[in-house]
Amino acid sequence: MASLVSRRDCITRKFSVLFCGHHRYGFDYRIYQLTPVLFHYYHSPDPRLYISSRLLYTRSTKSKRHLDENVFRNQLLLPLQVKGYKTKTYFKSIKDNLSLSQIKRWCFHPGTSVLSRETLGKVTPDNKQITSKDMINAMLQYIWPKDDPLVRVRVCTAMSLLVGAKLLNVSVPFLFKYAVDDLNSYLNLLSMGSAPEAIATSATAILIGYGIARAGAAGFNELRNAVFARVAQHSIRKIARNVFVHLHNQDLSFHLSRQTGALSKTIDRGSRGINFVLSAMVFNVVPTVFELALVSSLLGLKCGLIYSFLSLSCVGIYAAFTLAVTQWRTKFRVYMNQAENEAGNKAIDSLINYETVKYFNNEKYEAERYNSSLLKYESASLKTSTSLAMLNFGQNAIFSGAIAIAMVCAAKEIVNGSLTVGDLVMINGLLFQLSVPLGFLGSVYREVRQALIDMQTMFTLMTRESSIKNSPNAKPLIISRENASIEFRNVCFQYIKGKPIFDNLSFTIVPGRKVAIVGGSGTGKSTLIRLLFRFFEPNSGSIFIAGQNIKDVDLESLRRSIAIVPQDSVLFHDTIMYNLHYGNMEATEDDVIIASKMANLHNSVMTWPMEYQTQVGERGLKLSGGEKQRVAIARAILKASPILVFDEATSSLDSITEHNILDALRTATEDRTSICIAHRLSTIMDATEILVLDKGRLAERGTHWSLLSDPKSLYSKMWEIQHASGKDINNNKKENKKS
Ligand SMILES: N[C@@H](CCC(=O)N[C@@H](CS)C(=O)NCC(=O)O)C(=O)O
Repeated sequence: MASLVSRRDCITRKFSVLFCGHHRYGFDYRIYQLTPVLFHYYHSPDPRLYISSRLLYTRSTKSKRHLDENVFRNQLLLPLQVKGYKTKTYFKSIKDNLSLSQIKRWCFHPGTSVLSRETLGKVTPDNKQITSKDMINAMLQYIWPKDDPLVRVRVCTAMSLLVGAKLLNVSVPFLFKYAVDDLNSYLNLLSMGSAPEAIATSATAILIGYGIARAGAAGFNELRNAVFARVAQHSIRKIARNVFVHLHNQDLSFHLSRQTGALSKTIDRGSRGINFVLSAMVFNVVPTVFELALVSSLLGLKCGLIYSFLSLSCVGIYAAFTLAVTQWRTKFRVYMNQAENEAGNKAIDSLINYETVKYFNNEKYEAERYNSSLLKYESASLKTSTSLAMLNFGQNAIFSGAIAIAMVCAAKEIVNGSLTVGDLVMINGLLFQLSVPLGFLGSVYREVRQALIDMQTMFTLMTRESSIKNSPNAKPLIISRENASIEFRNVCFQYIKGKPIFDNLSFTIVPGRKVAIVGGSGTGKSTLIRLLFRFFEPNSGSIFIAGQNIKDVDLESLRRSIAIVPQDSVLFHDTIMYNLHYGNMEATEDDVIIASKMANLHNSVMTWPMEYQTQVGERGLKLSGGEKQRVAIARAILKASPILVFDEATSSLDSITEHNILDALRTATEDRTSICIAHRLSTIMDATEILVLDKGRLAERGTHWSLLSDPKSLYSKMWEIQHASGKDINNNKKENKKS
């Protein structure tokens, strides 16, 4: 699901947003002109949150009840499901041709947050959609794992404890009934003159039993929580781990089109959603349904069918009322959260811009702006509280009404002699107890719905198949330094249709040779490496390593056979030792230090406060570009793969360091097949062969001197330019990276 709208688009173009969905009177559309700010968030798997808050920046330009097809002509729709509402949201930009039926179909294609133009074309009813059933099945696999009997035993124990707790809970009003009946008959007998002491003793014993049953029910409940917590946490860990592994197995294009933060939010929210749904089911919904079944059957058996009917219909009306009111009032909570975010953002923005505010004497204006958000928050918060009060009162009134009716019926039957006072107390107790867990039905409903949406996003992500994966009969790459040849055979490749990067590119690198690849920006030097690592697949043609087509070999073994010093070395937020060790986790610390010395890094590290235990900061921020590059070189040395790739490995180094490192590289590349992508031609003069790329093809090849001997060659021109200006051919590094 690669996104078509680039980040640049996001900040330079205006988009329209189309809201559509079922409304009470049919299908409704609203079109808003959206400021590009929204699109900063657009890669988020759960953009609904942002829409709601960012819509504050939108301006409604049109509101139509009937869809005017022309409005959508040449538009790209990016469908989004609106959180907490029946409606779904669709973004569009000006590109595709859409028919009304297509739009309608996408409108009802839930679960996908962002669709590219390509995928939009493929959205058909056959597309795999994650339904609630799929999610429940997936969850069941985790809480009832076939290969883990211990987890299954825990689930059974938790269920038995649940049943035990509910039986004890229901026995409490029964015991109370017997105690009341005993005491009643004791008083009756006493009023007649003689009351046997045994009755009073029995009532006392029953009341002690009452206390024990209450405590027992609570104890069983807590025990069930403790037993089940392990199952829930175990499942959450396994799911989060699986999603993480799945994300790592996705192809590069997926990761390039996604915000990493949004992905981690997906895991976080999805696994928290699972926790919530599991807890709600095990601790609230299932026990309450079980209790309802128990209470209504017991009431029917003991007191008459009217009481089971009353309890069932009371809970039915209660549930319907709660769900309807909760659905209605959820929007106030959404507004409240939006206003809170908005107020928070404004406050932060204003305080960050403290100096600017003072320069322009805009304190009052800032206070007003902040106050306007606070006012919105105040109003939404009031609505939330008043609607909560209404919900609570309504729920209470329904149960109180049902209890009162039940007791009036019981009173009549007491008068008739068919029920006892104890029965009345029991009916009251049973119904009252039932109302306690139902007191959170609305919140549980709202949270479960949200959790299901979060889980859907996560499980949808789980169904995405990587376009790069092992072929069914993939074999490990058989490679040694002696046979580590590389061959590109008629390779054609393009990222965007009509913009070829390679057009029938063919070349062979003999084992043990150091080959340099040069060319202007956009000639695909870095793409070549991506193809070699199989991050992308050629559109046609093949790549062979050690005579084996990389498409047919195991990906892991392929990537293990190549060590790379990338253009941008990103480090982990850990110590320098950890970062160096990352090149080969099996290497010893001594090996790491040797590699660090070879990469000319050791002396710098020894001057740092904690030497090899010094933290490098987030993404290696505390290190200079040159130091990061040396870390990458040391890692590559440590990996000791038969093939070495240097993607402008010395680009961030000053000339003295570069000189030192070139020596190290020479040692590292000795007898190894190595590819050096270079923009400073002086660094690759010693290469056994230099390949010059131009217009997607291999334009020239030869040694430094043979290429220079032809003054008309591209290489000669590049050399001249560099040496005339003293600069690199690709002095615009940024441009180069884009290639
Ligand atoms: N009785 C109501 C409210 C239950 C309640 O108090 N929920 C807690 C959360 S567990 C709350 O803070 N609710 C605030 C709200 O719903 O606005 C229901 O069934 O939802």
